[in-house]
Amino acid sequence: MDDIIKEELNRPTIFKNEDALSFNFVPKELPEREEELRELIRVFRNVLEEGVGRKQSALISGKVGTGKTVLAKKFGKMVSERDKFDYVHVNCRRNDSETKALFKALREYDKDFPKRGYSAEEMIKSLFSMLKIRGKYLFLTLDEVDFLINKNGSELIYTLSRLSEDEESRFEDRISVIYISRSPSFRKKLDESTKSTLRNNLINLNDYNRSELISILEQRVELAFKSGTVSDNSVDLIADIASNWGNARFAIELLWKAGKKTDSEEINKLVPEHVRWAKAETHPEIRREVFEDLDKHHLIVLLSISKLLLGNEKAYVTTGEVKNNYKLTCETYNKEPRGHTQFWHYIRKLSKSGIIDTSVSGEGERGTTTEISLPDIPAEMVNKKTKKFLEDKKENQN
Ligand SMILES: Nc1ncnc2c1ncn2[C@@H]1O[C@H](COP(=O)(O)OP(=O)(O)OP(=O)(O)O)[C@@H](O)[C@H]1O
Repeated sequence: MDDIIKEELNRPTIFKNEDALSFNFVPKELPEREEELRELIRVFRNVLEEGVGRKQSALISGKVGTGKTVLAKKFGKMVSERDKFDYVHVNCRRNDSETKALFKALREYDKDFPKRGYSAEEMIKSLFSMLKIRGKYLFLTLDEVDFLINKNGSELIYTLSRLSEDEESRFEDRISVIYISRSPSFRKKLDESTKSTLRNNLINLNDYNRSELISILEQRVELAFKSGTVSDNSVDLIADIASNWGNARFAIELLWKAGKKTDSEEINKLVPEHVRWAKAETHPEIRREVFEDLDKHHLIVLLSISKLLLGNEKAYVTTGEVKNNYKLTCETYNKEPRGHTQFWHYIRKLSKSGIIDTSVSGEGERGTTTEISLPDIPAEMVNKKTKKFLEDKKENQN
């Protein structure tokens, strides 16, 4: 066994720090987003200067991979270096209710804060008193905030945006909020007065063009790879491909996969052929972390959907068909199929994560049916990707 470990560790690699290509890595500098970072600082100038003062909130919007998350996290790192300020980043896809989102923030201060038994209002009060005791002011980011709104409506946002309206508590106001949404119409979902508090604080991130993607890629090449192992024309090719979507996530994923392919061939230069291979393996709309959050049963349901769509010329499949196939696929993976209610939870979660689309068809002979389709990603790619994640989960369990 030791020999296998030694052999693997001795394999040549072109990476010097693969972590610099992971999706939650925050680089020291953000090429091409300095102006937006400054804009964000200007929005919160009062808070940063005085600690107390008129509370502000901001909304960062932009398409997939335009740097919304990394911009907020970079701002968070910078403000946390100042004594009085803390930063908490909550992903609302993972924490899709008011209480889950607040719990994530509270746990930063109190590791033992109980998971259940508190209302959202009580949780906000507790958060305030924890901040007050510590003399801290908090920047709270609600990332992918649409998930929260779709589930709970805008109640939490309403409450947070009203915090400073009560004169008495004005100087106790300790939470500033950054919302992140991909949807340009997010503001429309809010009530008039919340909308107006955000009016001047909108930061919209444009899609990246080719030369911006080259700057971002060059930085990652420098951070993640040994010197001279990535050819310039490979970087150009990745930027060409990813600029069709303006998506830096896709560009970085291509760079990472091309690097892995180079390593697997045991050669020491990443060249355009590796990029072409990576492109055939990757889809710009697939987000690795969304798949990582799915458990085995979600993956089996997704695999069933992709199988049915692959063997079928129709654009959609029905939930009945998926359920039958799910039961069969469970056998392949040695899993006991779950009951009807649980099956519906899986469908709902997949739909909420945006991987599948569901719509209710008109009255059929036996009433309405729910139809499922894959909006953005080819069935074949979902099929491959899902199988790979199921395999990985199996290996991790062994
Ligand atoms: N200006 C930049 N400089 C360096 N890295 C960047 C920049 N913009 C984006 N990235 C990197 O690209 C990837 C995607 O960025 P990020 O997650 O911030 O996008 P996003 O707009 O939040 O996407 P999504 O809507 O899919 O969540 C991350 O790895 C991020 O670090």
